[in-house]
Amino acid sequence: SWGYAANNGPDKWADNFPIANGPRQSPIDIVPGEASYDAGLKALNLKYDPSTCLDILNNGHSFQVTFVDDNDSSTLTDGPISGIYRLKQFHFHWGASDDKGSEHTVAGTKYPAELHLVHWNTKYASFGEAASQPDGLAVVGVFLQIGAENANLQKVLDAFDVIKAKGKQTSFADFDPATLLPGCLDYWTYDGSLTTPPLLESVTWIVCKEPVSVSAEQMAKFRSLLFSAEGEAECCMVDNYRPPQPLKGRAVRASFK
Ligand SMILES: NS(=O)(=O)c1ccc(NC(=O)NCCO)cc1
Ligand SMILES: [Zn+2]
Repeated sequence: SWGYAANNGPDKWADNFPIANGPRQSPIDIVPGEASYDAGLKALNLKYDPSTCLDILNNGHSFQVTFVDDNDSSTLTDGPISGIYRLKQFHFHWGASDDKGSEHTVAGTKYPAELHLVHWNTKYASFGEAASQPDGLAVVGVFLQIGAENANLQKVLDAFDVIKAKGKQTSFADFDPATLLPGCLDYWTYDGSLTTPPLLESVTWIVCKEPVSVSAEQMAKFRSLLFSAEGEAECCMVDNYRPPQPLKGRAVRASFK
């Protein structure tokens, strides 16, 4: 199945997922000078309840922290969206070295990693139903840049030893994903897609302008995870990012001047 290697990576995804060449694919290169400030954009309203945090999983493409989403305890409202979107999971994308790893880029600049907080529109019955709708999902993207150790992120990295291989999962409780957000929630927004197969064009992207810090040692911890399952030849989980896709006439709006 799909992956990030030469034989099954982003350049091959269109073979099984023709939407890979669609009109609203993600990620994109964000060019700040070409984004238009929209005074009508509201501030992001993120309200997360740590008690909805459920588990942490190595799914063979990334690791994800999954949340209970059968109520409105952890939600995204306002910003560029209307209605209530529930937090489903967060995960990351990163590189084999600090000079690459993010999916979105800013005027060509790649960050070493990118956090995605995945939310679904409660006007639909479930994540799966929402994921097939043009206004079904909202993903908040946060860039990571090399700097001071991130103590909040470390809580997530401390769980890695038990989820090293593909398919491993363990309970993960009382984590507040808001602690991973930057102080300033200025953002760019545009209509896009999932950045992994099935590449569904159902995502309102909300990319924060301000990065958060991660230490070089913490990046090494990300790179200690495996794409491979136990008993398979070990393959380090690195470079699990899709490169920027054609903008195809889309507008990128900025919530800030
Ligand atoms: N990288 S991304 O565009 O944020 C993304 C988010 C969710 C998915 N898929 C997903 O969440 N499937 C349901 C299992 O959690 C795939 C890609
Ligand atoms: Zn992602």
